[in-house]
Amino acid sequence: MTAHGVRAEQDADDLDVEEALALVKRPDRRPEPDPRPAPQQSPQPHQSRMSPTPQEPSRSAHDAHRHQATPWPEARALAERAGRRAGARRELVSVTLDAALGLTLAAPLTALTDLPSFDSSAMDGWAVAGPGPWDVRDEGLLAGHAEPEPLADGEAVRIATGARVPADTTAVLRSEHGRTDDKGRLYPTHGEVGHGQDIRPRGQECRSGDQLLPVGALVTPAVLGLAAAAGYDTLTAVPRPRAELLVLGDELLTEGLPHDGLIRDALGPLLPPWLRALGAEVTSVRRLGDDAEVLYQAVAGSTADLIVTTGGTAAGPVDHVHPTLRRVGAELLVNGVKVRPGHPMLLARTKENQHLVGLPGNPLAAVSGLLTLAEPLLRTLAARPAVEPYALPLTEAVHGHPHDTRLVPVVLRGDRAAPLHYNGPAMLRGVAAADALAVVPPGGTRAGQSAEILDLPWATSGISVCFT
Ligand SMILES: Nc1nc2c(c(=O)[nH]1)N[C@H]1C(S)=C(S)[C@@H](COP(=O)(O)OP(=O)(O)OC[C@H]3O[C@@H](n4cnc5c(N)ncnc54)[C@H](O)[C@@H]3O)O[C@H]1N2
Ligand code: MOO
Repeated sequence: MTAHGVRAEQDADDLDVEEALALVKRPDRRPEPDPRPAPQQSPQPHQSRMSPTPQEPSRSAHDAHRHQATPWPEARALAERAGRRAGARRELVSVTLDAALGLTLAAPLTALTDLPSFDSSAMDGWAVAGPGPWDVRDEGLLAGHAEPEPLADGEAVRIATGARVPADTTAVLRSEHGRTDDKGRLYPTHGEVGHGQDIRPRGQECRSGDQLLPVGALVTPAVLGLAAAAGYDTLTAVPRPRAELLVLGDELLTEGLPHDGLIRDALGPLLPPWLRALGAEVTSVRRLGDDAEVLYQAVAGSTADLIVTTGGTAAGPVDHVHPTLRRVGAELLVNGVKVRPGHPMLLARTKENQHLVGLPGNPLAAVSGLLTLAEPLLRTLAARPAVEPYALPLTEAVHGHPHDTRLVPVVLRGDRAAPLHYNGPAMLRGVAAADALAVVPPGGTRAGQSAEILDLPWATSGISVCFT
């Protein structure tokens, strides 16, 4: 928890630009953004083993924090690198098909059989041998039955799609392309049938041993179908990183209306499904209040691959995340990011193969931290491929922060992105209506100018297919 009033004289650049901009309904009335290119910021040394001695928050601590803050693109790269490093040491798992959706293949998908595994009919009709007319057998052939008797030349048998064709079949005649007379003789009605027509030959799609998909392929519903068809019951995959969510703050209610200075916890409902959409298995969600000892016990005792905390990242009297990291001897990889909202976000290595992402308590700031630090970390831990970056022109100008990148909720309209209002750090109204976040560099983006777009996981495909 933090006291905003204290901030007034601290740093003019840090004044609530976000809060103010979020409420501006008509950005075109404001002065044009500075069109100068973003200043290139040289990388700072970010990694530091934290001192086990807690330090009192102070003005100079705040200044030092600003100084250490990592540029936004670099913060993402650091999180990606941390995930790749830890990911290389993770144990692979063998999972049943029904548990494999959304995982990444850790072994190539190699066909365990020919596909199709026998010559089969592609149509309902008759299997025929030689040129017509044909004598039709009494018994027909259905899918799923054992190998039928071979056909003699001039013989036909009724056959269903998917049934094995008898040996010596030369073609399948579709039911709409033939007719039988009253003596049971079959005649083609659309000319002679070509040799091999409407027979699916064994091995047409693949031979046993063919590689169907490489290591690293994402297990989609189609991959599950292919794996089953190719004879698999289990897949060797990279397991989902296990994430534990620790929600901090004594002021949080889990039901009912806000009252007496208490507010509803917005991040408890928001983060677990979003973490799942980013590839994590959420093993627990715990509300810990503002108790330093409880937080220490939770962090020190966690066996998750990723601990996500919300709130308590700043330097207020009950902001316990930094002191806790010092106490567990964590290595701070990112200590603040030059991004608005969300600049107090942090990434630490708490154990050899465990990381902690500290999300700021302001809800949109937490979303910013999720996409800046948790997304690249989880993606690389899960060995998922990065999405190709893309940019779209903005329908209107977006003011930039003087030094930091801004992440602004947008809706996608054709080939343009329209910035949404209500994008202040404490607001979710903008992002709840958004398809994506636009990356606005320091100095801002003019109307018509392109900005990098970060899609929200459900924007293109719907929440039901983000593997939640
Ligand atoms: N002296 C300074 N104070 C603050 C600074 C700063 O630079 N110097 N930065 C501000 C910014 S920006 C942010 S963001 C916050 C980050 O603070 P914390 O991570 O310590 O978060 P809290 O203080 O615990 O909470 C901030 C705000 O968010 C509300 N909150 C917290 N958790 C939830 C939740 N689960 N659901 C909904 N809302 C939540 C909380 O009540 C506060 O209003 O620090 C600023 N201060
Ligand atoms: O401006 Mo804070 O980082 O609320 O996000």
